[in-house]
Amino acid sequence: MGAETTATSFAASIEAIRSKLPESLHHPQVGIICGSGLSGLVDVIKDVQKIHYSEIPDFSTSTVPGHKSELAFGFLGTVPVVAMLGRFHPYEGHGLSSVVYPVRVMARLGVKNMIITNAAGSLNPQIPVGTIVVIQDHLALPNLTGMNPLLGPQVSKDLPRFLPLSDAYSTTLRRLAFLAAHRLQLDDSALAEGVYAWVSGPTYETPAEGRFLRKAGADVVGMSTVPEVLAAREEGLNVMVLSLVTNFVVIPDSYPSIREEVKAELAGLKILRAEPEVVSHEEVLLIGKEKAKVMRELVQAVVTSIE
Ligand SMILES: O=P(O)(O)O[C@@H]1C[C@H](O)[C@@H](CO)O1
Ligand code: HPA
Repeated sequence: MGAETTATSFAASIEAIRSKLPESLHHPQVGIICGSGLSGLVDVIKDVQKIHYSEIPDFSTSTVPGHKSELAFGFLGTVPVVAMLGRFHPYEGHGLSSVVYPVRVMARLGVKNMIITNAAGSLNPQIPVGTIVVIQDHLALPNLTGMNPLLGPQVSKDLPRFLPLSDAYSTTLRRLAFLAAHRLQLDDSALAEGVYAWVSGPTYETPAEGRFLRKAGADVVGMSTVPEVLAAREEGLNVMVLSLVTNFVVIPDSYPSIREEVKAELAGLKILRAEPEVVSHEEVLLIGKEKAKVMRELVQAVVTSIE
């Protein structure tokens, strides 16, 4: 899918999808995007029908471990839903219009509310690993510097050219998340609020980059989600984002001075230095697996409480 997404491509994708589904699933109301390791949500979808992305014209396929290339249609309670069991990231080589194409298709299938999940690193010492962060705002350096999925010709003249983002994250849906956590009797610390920083990846942050993002006001950082939020808002959908904190971004107060270390060694002193922590995608997936149940229950509880 190139930059020139057209009405014809949407029609072909929608026809291919609907031709594989019973009529009861033709008009999902809620769209869900599952982040790294979070596709276990599919286990609670009733009457589930899966469609591989390769069966849908103009869909890409995901290449990242922890992401499947399937759409799952079915019901959460009585609400018809569609879930992406894996997403596309620009770092995989997907163009931004491909990354957001499924969001636009979901909107054209009838989706009104979009719940987007991701795995993210914490920049905030008050937000430990395992916390689910209800995102209240974002900081997207790529958007500010020319990597914005809404750049270029509009997919429809009916959509706004200049999209405001001051209300990007639905207060109604965010309230539902906290009410759902209360109903599920989750510990008060299980759910936090914060700002998501979008970076392109695939490299994790250097300590200086982590410090910069923290000072700029971000609480968590990740490599996805914001392009999807922008497209969903442009399409007029209500959006909620849940970030699962899978790791801490290492932001030391100071760096060990190798210069001083060498001097001390030359003076005959023995130096003990802890190796810096490093994050890995395996760790990200592990925490995703550990927290899959609570994420699943929360999403399900929010969806079934949307009026
Ligand atoms: O798709 P999400 O944002 O959940 O995946 C995160 C960001 C990178 O794709 C990957 C890094 O471990 O996990
Ligand atoms: N940085 C960026 N993306 C991530 C991280 C991180 O620390 N953890 C999971 N996704």
